[in-house]
Amino acid sequence: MSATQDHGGSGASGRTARTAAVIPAAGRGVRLGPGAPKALRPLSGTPMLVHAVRAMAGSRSVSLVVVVAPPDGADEVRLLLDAYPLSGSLTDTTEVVVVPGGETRQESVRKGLAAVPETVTTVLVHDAARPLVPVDTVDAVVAAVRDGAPAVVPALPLADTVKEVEPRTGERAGEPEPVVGTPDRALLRAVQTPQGFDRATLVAAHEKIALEGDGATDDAGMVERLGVEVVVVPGHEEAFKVTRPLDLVLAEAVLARRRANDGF
Ligand SMILES: Nc1ccn([C@@H]2O[C@H](COP(=O)(O)OP(=O)(O)OP(=O)(O)O)[C@@H](O)[C@H]2O)c(=O)n1
Ligand SMILES: C[C@](O)(CO)[C@H](O)COP(=O)(O)O
Repeated sequence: MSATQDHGGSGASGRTARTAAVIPAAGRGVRLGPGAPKALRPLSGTPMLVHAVRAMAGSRSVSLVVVVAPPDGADEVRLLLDAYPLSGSLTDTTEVVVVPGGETRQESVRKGLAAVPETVTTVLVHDAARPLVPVDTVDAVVAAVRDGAPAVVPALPLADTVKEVEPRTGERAGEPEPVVGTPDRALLRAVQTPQGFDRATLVAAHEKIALEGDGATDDAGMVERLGVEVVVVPGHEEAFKVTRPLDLVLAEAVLARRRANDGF
């Protein structure tokens, strides 16, 4: 099922430019441990997905949010989103659409992208699992796309040294893995979301990768395979991905810090 929620205004028409955000939220969250699908789990009493939708709608540029729900969970997600205000603003006019997702993140994004009208020129793809991305990071990505970059990723330098290893498989699984290299850390970046794209570029990238039967762990990686340049803008430490149980502790701490700061 797909449905539209217009939060108190004239839909997408209230915003000047056509930017849409696709939020893949169809994952199970296996690495987080047993429980509800990750996007529906609460952070300070509010589902992670709602935080992520608010983060996108908080950008004045974003007029449409497409939420990609678990394949059989679109109705439940629609009801959930309807139960939470999008933001504190009565003038908010962001449109929120819910569509069912697929078996992989890539398939979920492709299905979300299919719900983005052709009038949209800039598309953000943002993990529901990165609920706390600040609006300034979202705006910086949108601005870089509008300035002419076909693909933009927010990213941070690495804090750890990275080793390339030879994985042990089969009968040798579990044995220590030999190190085969140490890439120059200064040349590496840890990539976050929202990733921003010229719409036609992102559509072409997903079509190519689906045709070739390949996989990619992020959307910018698909665009790279088209031979199109991807550029990096500064990411933010609060845009981390909630992946493992300790990340929930960090997310609650970030929200507590925001509440404390708001109190001043
Ligand atoms: N079939 C899938 C798989 C993932 N995602 C989404 O892609 C984002 C990033 O994925 P990840 O953090 O890996 O989430 P999960 O796949 O849920 O995590 P895990 O691998 O631990 O199960 C998440 O917002 C997740 O909901 C999706 O929409 N559809
Ligand atoms: C898109 C992403 O968040 C960029 O860092 C990441 O690649 C998603 O990976 P996951 O394994 O699906 O969480």
